[in-house]
Amino acid sequence: MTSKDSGKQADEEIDFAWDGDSRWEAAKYITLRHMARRLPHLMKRSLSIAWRVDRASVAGLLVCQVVSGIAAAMGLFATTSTITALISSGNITDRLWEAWPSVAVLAAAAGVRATLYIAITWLTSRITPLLQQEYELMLLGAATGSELAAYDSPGFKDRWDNAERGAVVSKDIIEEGQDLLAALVSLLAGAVVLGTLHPLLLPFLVLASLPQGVAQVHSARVTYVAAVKMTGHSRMIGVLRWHLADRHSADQIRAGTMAPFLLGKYRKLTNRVTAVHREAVTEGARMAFLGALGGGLASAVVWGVLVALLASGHLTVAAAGTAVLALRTVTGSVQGVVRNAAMIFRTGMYMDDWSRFLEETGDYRLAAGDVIPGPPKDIRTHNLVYRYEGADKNALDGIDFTVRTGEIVALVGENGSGKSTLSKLLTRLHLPTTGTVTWDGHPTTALDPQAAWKHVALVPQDFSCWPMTARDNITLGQPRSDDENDVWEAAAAAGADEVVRELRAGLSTLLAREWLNGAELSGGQWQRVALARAFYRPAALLVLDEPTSALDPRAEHRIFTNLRHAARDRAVVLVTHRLANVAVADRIVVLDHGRVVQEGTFDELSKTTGLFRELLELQNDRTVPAQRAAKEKTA
Ligand SMILES: Nc1ncnc2c1ncn2[C@@H]1O[C@H](COP(=O)(O)OP(=O)(O)OP(=O)(O)O)[C@@H](O)[C@H]1O
Repeated sequence: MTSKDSGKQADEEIDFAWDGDSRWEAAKYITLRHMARRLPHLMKRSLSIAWRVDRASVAGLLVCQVVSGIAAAMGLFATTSTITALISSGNITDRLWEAWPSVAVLAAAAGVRATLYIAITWLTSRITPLLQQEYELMLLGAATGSELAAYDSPGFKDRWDNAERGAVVSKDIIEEGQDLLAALVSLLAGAVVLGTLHPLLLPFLVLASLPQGVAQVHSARVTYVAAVKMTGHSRMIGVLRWHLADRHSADQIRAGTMAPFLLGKYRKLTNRVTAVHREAVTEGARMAFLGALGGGLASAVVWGVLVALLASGHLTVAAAGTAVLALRTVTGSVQGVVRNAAMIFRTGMYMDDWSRFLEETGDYRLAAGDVIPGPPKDIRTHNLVYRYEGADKNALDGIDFTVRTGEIVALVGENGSGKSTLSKLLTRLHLPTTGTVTWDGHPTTALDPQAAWKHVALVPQDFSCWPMTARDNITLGQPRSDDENDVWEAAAAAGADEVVRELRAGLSTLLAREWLNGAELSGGQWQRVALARAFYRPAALLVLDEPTSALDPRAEHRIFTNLRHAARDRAVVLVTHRLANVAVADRIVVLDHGRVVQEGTFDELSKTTGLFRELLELQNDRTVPAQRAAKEKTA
């Protein structure tokens, strides 16, 4: 008998691996070939961003790298000529005279390189914060340019997390690219010297470095896959950490003695991440060992070749001396090339996530229609169906609904009946699964979303409390005018004026106690500010979702008295459970399981048998529980 049969289901495990999403499965198979194809594109993108944010530094860096490469090559040539001069036969004074120009070049090259190194470090440090900032801004811009539906998809959040990690490391690619360039130039210089000594030495040397290169790439891939695999866990850890430390949950955690339970959960999750991380680093170490072993054996072969060439008379003693020196330099360069290429491979994998997120907006780019709507006067739905991604039933199921300028329409229904979902479709925050939502005859799918939202004012159930001044909290999203009258008018309509007047600096008061020693408001006061923000917007469609849930009776009365005034030039959709308030509405639409089951005025519906009257009676019926309690007490 399964646990389901027995009526008791096992708790869902917090397992965020992208089941059904091919992306992380694909991550396991990221190959050198795949990255070799993607890297030029990523490098080009990085360079063009760097060029855009600070072209003087980029130009400076390129010049420094080229000059530094030339100095490296000259230095290497000078080294070999110095040694050749010193170990050749003849009078020591003559040899010294012969060697000194090379020594001078050697010293000058070293000096130039040291100076350039300082310049390169300076320029790189100047440019990387700008790059980091640009990568993050581009990412945030892409996230805000996604459909709201993205946030209902776990895959989107995972892609976002990976892209965010990519944005953090992406700036490294410039530095790694420079190091690779420097190593390549130095390798080139050494290769010319080695090639003149004997053509066999260089290919052997490159072969000798390959095992370590393969090991480093493999290890980078293993670490990347581990990080991707744990994306969901890491996010859950972040969420728990936030709850554990944030003021918002602090009272509940204490009064509910939740800390041991939450800390236990935290430990369990971090243990799992640590275990996967340890597995990855162990695999990385195993590969590093094999790489070093292979590299060591291959180096022995190279040195063996050198000895063989010497013994067989293919190399003179002087040439062998130079070869030893060049071999050491070139070995360092080849290893530098391999190491930096592996690092670029690693960074490229993360950056690829960032870049893909920008290209595809996490697969949820805003569907941009080309109709620029005016303030809508008639908003209606026809046979509207909406199903959330991954849900097994429709949240809205064949809705026909209309609201016009000058009207207040109330949406009423039990929890989960589809009220908030409908309000998101009316405001074009969601697009229909089937059926239509139209604004003055234009389907919302055809509207330019940004232009459409200019006509929308929305107070959602979970409105945001922005850590900004009271003024910014009201005007946010609108161009600021110097005339404060509009702000005060909106504040007065929402009852926020009396809240703001009591603040130490009025509209200029910072509402962010937690972080910035600003002022703090109560829940109801924040709700008034959120309402003021909606009233401030010159929007033709005003949607209020439970707008007075935290307000005292006086403040609530004020809102509903003002609502009729606000509806003069707006279409107002009001979602509320407080049925006494919906008397203000011209029409009431009652939803049940995503369908419209009743529609009419307050008077009509309260006199008709149906869901509305049932809910209204339940809301008004406070005597029954009170009488029962009294009876139980006397019994
Ligand atoms: N993001 C989401 N992803 C999946 N399903 C969702 C999501 N949001 C809501 N739903 C489902 O859609 C249905 C309608 O939800 P909606 O929030 O519109 O109800 P509501 O009438 O506003 O409820 P309430 O009175 O509790 O605010 C519910 O069954 C809910 O579980």
